[in-house]
Amino acid sequence: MSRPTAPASTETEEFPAIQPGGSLLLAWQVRNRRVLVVGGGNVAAGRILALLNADALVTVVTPTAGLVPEVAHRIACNLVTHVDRNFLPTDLDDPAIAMVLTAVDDPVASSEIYTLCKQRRIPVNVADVPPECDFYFGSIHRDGPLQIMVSTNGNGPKIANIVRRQIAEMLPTNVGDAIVRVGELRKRLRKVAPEPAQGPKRMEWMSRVCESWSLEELCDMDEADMDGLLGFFEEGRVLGYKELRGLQEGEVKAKAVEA
Ligand SMILES: C[C@@]1(CC(=O)O)c2cc3[nH]c(cc4nc(cc5[nH]c(cc(n2)[C@H]1CCC(=O)O)[C@@](C)(CC(=O)O)[C@@H]5CCC(=O)O)C(CC(=O)O)=C4CCC(=O)O)c(CCC(=O)O)c3CC(=O)O
Ligand SMILES: NC(=O)C1=CN([C@@H]2O[C@H](COP(=O)(O)OP(=O)(O)OC[C@H]3O[C@@H](n4cnc5c(N)ncnc54)[C@H](O)[C@@H]3O)[C@@H](O)[C@H]2O)C=CC1
Repeated sequence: MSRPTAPASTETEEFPAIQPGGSLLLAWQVRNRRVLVVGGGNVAAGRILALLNADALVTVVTPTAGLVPEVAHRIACNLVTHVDRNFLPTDLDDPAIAMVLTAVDDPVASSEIYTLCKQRRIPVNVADVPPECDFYFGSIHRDGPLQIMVSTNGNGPKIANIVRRQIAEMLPTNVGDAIVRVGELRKRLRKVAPEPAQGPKRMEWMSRVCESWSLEELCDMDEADMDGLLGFFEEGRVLGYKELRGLQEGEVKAKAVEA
């Protein structure tokens, strides 16, 4: 690998400035993967909700006596597997475990679990000990496929909660629905233009659809609209909502005249 020749501190206006000291925000795919949660209090309840929203397979290790009603409810609904006792090192023996989240009120147990996870190279979050976290949770707003996470990188979790709620209030109410429709259009576009070589054209066309249709129009986009729009992909055209609907009305009228 070649090394940069300019000093790292060199700033130019040409490229984005580097702001060290952040964390890498990702959308981790845990669908159908086994995640171990240790603890059954309110923090564990929040972790379990986040995991179930991400379609993970969840095992909770904690004595029944320590369950808050929300966690007891998840167990009663068979949404999570419950191991009714305190954590044991053998709980980590299952090679399918993709991640461990601890939320216990026992710092000694927390640190022990952290060390065992590190030995096994399992990514771990220890709710009460930030230095023993491979990753932090954030404050999350969810609207269908839209997910917004606010992180203060360990500095002020309550502020993350406040900022998240402010952002949620500013969002259009239909943005989640609009994204569902866009997802459907992208799927159909892939069928119309499946070749890798068409990638740049697909991306440029899709970006133009998103920019030229309003959220309301996107929410309203039905299957006939999608097929209509895709009919112009080949020639690289993006019809606006009104243009497309006008065309469809014209076709209906033309057919009526023919008949
Ligand atoms: C580092 C991190 C590790 C991690 O948990 O992944 C962590 C650590 C700690 N939190 C503590 C306390 C509180 N945490 C909350 C709330 C949330 N905490 C969350 C995340 C994170 N908390 C990670 C950093 C995220 C970031 O910086 O952005 C949120 C965003 C997500 C979630 O947990 O799901 C969720 C809001 C979710 C929502 O509302 O949407 C509240 C407020 C409340 O409960 O209402 C309080 C009390 C008020 C306060 O202290 O601010 C303490 C004890 C401190 C002590 O003993 O004094 C520690 C340990 C420490 O800091 O040493
Ligand atoms: N990261 C965050 O967002 C926050 C973290 N915290 C911290 O997270 C931790 C958990 O908080 P809460 O859920 O409110 O605590 P809690 O006291 O309500 O629940 C603790 C749970 O851990 C279980 N437990 C204790 N030792 C165990 C062991 N060895 N094995 C299995 N289960 C065990 C108990 O049975 C109980 O279910 C606390 O240390 C708290 O300081 C608190 C607030 C927010």
